[in-house]
Amino acid sequence: MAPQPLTPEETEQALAALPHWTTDGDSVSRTYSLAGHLPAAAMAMHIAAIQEELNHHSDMTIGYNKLTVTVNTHSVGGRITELDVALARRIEQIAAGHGAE
Ligand SMILES: C[C@H](O)[C@H](O)[C@H]1CNC2=NC(N)=NC(=O)C2=N1
Repeated sequence: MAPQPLTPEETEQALAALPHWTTDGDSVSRTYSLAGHLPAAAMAMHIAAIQEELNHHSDMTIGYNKLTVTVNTHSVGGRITELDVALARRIEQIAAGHGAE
């Protein structure tokens, strides 16, 4: 069953527990700073594995040492759902291990 889009209030409540994650209303996003380019690429690969496990995929952008993750739920027309929040939580759980700030 398709997940229901979160209300703005539900989104804000979810983000309150996700430091530095932001929303533009239609997606949630976080930019991490890593120690360098390869650490950024390594974290992106780790996130990709989590996304395959969850079958839920973000758009990732790698700069020199920056990794930006932006996600919403395609199956409900590009809105924010609990699936996006769940992915953000999983990414936050691995960030410290990558030295991401
Ligand atoms: C067919 C496949 O299961 C679907 O396209 C999955 C894959 N990954 C996904 N990722 C995101 N962000 N939203 C989706 O609705 C979604 N659906």
